[in-house]
Amino acid sequence: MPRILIVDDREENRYLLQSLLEGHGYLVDVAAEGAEALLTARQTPPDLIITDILMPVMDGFRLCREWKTDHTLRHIPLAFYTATYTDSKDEAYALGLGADAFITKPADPDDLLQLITELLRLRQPPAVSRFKSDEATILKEYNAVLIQKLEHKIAQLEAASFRATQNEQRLTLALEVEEAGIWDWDLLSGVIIWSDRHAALFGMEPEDFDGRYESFRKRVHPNDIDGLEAASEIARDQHSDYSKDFRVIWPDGSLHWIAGRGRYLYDAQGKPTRMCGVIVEITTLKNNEEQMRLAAQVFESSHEAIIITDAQANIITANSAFCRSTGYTAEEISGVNASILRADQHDVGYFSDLWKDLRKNRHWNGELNNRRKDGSTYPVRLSISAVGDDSGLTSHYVSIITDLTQYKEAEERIQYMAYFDALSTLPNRTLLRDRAVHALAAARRDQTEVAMMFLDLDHFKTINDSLGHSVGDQVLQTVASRLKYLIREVDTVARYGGDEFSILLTNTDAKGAAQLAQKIIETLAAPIEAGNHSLVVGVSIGISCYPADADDFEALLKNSDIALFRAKGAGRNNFQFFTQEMNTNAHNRLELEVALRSALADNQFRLHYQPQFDLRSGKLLGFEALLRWQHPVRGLIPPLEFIPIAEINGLIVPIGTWVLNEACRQAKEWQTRGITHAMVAVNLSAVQIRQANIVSIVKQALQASKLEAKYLELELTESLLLENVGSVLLQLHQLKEIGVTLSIDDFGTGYSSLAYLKRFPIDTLKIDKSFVLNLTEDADSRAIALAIVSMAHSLRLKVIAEGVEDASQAKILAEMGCDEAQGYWYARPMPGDQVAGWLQRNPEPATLLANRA
Ligand SMILES: Nc1nc2c(ncn2[C@@H]2O[C@@H]3COP(=O)(O)O[C@H]4[C@@H](O)[C@H](n5cnc6c(=O)[nH]c(N)nc65)O[C@@H]4COP(=O)(O)O[C@H]3[C@H]2O)c(=O)[nH]1
Repeated sequence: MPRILIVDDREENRYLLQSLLEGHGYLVDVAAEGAEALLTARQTPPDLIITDILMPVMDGFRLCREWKTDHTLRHIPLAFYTATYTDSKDEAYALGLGADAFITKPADPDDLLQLITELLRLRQPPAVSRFKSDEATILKEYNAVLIQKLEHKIAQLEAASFRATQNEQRLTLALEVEEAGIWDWDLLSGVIIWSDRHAALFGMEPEDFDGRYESFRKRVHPNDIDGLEAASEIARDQHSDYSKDFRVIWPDGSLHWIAGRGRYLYDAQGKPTRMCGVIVEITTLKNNEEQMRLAAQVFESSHEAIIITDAQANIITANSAFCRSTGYTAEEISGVNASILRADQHDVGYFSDLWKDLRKNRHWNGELNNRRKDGSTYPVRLSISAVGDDSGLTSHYVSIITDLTQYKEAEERIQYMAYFDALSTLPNRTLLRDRAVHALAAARRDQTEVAMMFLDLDHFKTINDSLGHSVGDQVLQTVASRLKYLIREVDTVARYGGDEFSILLTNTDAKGAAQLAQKIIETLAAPIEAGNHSLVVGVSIGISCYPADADDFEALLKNSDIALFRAKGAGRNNFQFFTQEMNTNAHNRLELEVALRSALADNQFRLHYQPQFDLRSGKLLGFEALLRWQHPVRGLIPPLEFIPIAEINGLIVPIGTWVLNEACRQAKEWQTRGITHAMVAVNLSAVQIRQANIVSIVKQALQASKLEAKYLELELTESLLLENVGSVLLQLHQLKEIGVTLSIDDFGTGYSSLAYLKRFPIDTLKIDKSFVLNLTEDADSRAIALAIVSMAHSLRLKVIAEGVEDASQAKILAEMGCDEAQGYWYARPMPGDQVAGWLQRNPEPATLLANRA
């Protein structure tokens, strides 16, 4: 097989040609330059030599010359195969040196092979060397050609070097513009080199980086290192570039986002030997991305409807809240002009003002009506903001649309609640006041009259407490609708609170008011069906009139309230007109109430004591403590004038406690002065039993005075027993356990039945003085007194009569079997410090009794 010697200084050229020839069955030797080729050929002569021109040590021309002058080689064909700056002179020169062929790269492989076949046929040495004999000429030409070729080569290298420099400058510029940092990692030595910028992007001075991967790794955020290394591994295995964003922790602790790009470089065996890449800081970009993401999230998840339009108000995008409140889908509304939302309830001027404002202030805020997709309209608060582009021109508008439907409804509801009572749907006191003020102004102008009624349902509290609030509410609703039915359009019936109603009657005189009041009483008398109950409610009505009784609303209402108080006092289920006398009374009451508040602290209360006697023996049994108020201006005020007031405002509790303590103290003092065995009786108000812990108050009074409980008697009103049986019963038993005596005061005025009384731990019944008063003349009183005495005795209770004013009353009571008595006939109530003197003057009360009888 022919042997061919290939001479080329570039390995890849040798390799390519060698592969081609060997592939076609040739034996191939290679040499990197002429001298080596000569050596190889002299050892193993080839059948053909193919050589490049420019090579180090010995170039192709010199080789050709040597070859063609060597008698052992010159018969072997020599071909030049070159691409280097060939021109016609090269070829001529080569052929002049004796070369057999001059082939220009790149040659078509088939043509090349064909030529090689032909050259091999030339193997017979020619008889005469074609070599030019003129050595000097040859050398001159050789030099000229070589110099030309070198100049060519130098020019080419300079151009390449210039391009490389340009490329490097461009790259540097690009990196600087990008503010990129460069790194280069020699995987064999493990050393990493950073550019100064790279160190800066890691918040470090260049000299602070020791070139170790671990030092780099330490700076990467722990959550990002795995991702970065995984991306790098994939790039290494796939021979691809990688890019990864990661966070770097600066020495000051701050976090910086970095975008990293890297590439592996491999050796001939495909082993990665080097890595290099660039990094740029992208913190701002990431923050912007985050803000964009947040803004998008806010936009989408906002409860407020938001649309973004272009400068011409064409909708670009709308969020879900907008779609929900208008019924449009985001696709439907995109590109549509925002004017589609107008409800046409505002004139053109409104919108031109809006745009004028918006252009001037870049913002507009206001309320208007919008139209939904289905045509319905709804109130909104619209807030439009103009968004400017870089040149300052408005590029977009952002509108936030708050649906005010619920606010408006709530507002109306609040408005309604401010003027109407929710339960009865009647006007409330605020609206009543408004209307009354108007009605009075009109009456003043027209010289007409106005009447004001104040109504209170009788015993409504009992219905509420015993049958429950829902029944109570139904009763109030029925009463409200009956009242509404009775009045004229021009009048106002209002629920004033609880079971109180007011009626404002315009252009109505006292007669008209009385007629209506009577009608109200009759109408409300019809049973009211509530729950499973059929209830009859009475009503008390107070009436006052303009201009006769009052001039303004407040006075009119106050006077009707005073009249109502009188109506209630007059047995309920009736109506009363306001009178000046009522006003005076009410006034006095008010004054008393104010004075009462400071009376206790000012030590204005006194106790007077009325003796009580055994009717049979005439023996003194004890004293009833009776409260007096020593008013600094009005003098002594009797209890019936102020106790009801104290009961209403709750002052009876501290006052009653004072009475208990004072009475016990006084009784103990008498005992120490020798008035032994005398009891003291103290009146207890129902309010004291209801509101106060009466048991411990009594205990404390006894403890403080050291009075034995058996010397204390507590007088309770009969009506108390009818109240709240359970809790009263419990307290009475507890009082009994202490050892005090219990009596029922004013017996006969209430409705206690015998059976009822049996349930209470009572010791004594006190016959009310109203029966005693008429005992002599009135047979009925006598019968009642007798009944009480026998009933009490049958229950093993003692009986005491109060208000005994003369001997005949005492005699009748004694004959009836009444046990004890007290009254003016025996003694008037007296201050505690006078008791001793009174006893001295009357050493033998029994005698006294006998004497007077
Ligand atoms: N016409 C007439 N009256 C006589 C006669 N003997 C006594 N009285 C008066 O009759 C009242 C008897 O007291 P009461 O029925 O418990 O009626 C008492 C009692 O219910 C109440 N009260 C008096 N002191 C207190 C008290 O400390 N606490 C409470 N809660 N109520 C008291 O005030 C009511 C009136 O007390 P007073 O004005 O002191 O009136 C006393 C007494 O002065 C008489 O022969 N003829």
